Amino acid sequence: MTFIFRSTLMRNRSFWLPAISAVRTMSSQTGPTPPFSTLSVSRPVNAVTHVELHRPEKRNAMNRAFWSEMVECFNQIALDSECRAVVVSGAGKMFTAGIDLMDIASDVLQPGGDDTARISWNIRRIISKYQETFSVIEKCPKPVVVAVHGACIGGGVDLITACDIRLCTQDAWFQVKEVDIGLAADVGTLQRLPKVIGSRSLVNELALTARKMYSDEAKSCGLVSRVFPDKDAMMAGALELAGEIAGRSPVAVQGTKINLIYSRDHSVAEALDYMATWNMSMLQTDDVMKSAQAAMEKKNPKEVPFSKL
Ligand SMILES: CCC/C=C/C=C/C(=O)SCCNC(=O)CCNC(=O)[C@H](O)C(C)(C)COP(=O)(O)OP(=O)(O)OC[C@H]1O[C@@H](n2cnc3c(N)ncnc32)[C@H](O)[C@@H]1OP(=O)(O)O
Repeated sequence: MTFIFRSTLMRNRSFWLPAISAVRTMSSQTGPTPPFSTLSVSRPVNAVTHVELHRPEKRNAMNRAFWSEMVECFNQIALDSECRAVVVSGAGKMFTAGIDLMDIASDVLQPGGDDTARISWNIRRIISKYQETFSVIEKCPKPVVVAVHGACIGGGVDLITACDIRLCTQDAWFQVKEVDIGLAADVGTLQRLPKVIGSRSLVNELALTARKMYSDEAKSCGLVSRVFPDKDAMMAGALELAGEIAGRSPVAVQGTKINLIYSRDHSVAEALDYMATWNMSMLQTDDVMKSAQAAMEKKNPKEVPFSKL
């Protein structure tokens, strides 16, 4: 793992810090974490990685660097055996203003190529690359909790729909803004939002009109599972939740994420078949015996020392 974590002091503190004390160490006043220029990456408590979108002066607008840094970051997290859960949030006034409207012209809208076929091929390649920025979150086997405050616009909705658990503050609002900039949203919202929100009609309304959806409606339609009064409370809640996940068997947790996503995209019969194949090896883990013994002894699962995965 090559991240230079800010919170080196935290490493030697006890595994299960109360979330509220850890949240103070999450603030990234000092800027992005090298080699990244748009992300601050830290380890606020053991086994939990915090990824913060960090261009607060530009409202965390997603510039060219961001689109590749997210891929690099989540590919590293996927391989990091010290990390068992992830929290994503935004620095400054809001979660994100979506795609950087200054950069879009120099990348997506200038694909290169000397005839229609080649230009089209290049546009397709660019769109696929942008899609990977959020698909990488879904492909990462570690569960990702996203914490949204203030605005979550355009690409922000693409991002959060690829996460496993969504939390927000009372002042949060969500906007599928793409039609307002002449685009059909093409990096995940149209594909994932209908699987997150039960009402197809509501998804269509949001995507076709670009109207803002506020936190109360986001909660009632199931886009977020919890609403917090302010950002501090939300970050404490996000850390606590991530800590709960990180304390359990990584074999069980990662297998659960992978199979939940598989079952979303397949029939019940196919997903049961996949599950049986998955668990024919994973059930052989020591974690099952360790967890079962802890349950018999009425111990908290977080007290069980699981090997790294
Ligand atoms: C293949 C590609 C697929 C991806 C598609 C994605 C599509 C989308 O994301 S569509 C959504 C695009 N975003 C927007 O339309 C939002 C535009 N911004 C705003 O409406 C406001 O800035 C906002 C409500 C977010 C914040 O308002 P506030 O008053 O708090 O701040 P401002 O003074 O407006 O902005 C502060 C500085 O940030 C810069 N900025 C804000 N948003 C963007 C952006 N999207 N792209 C680039 N820069 C942005 C703004 O210019 C200010 O900069 P400066 O003047 O240098 O201080």
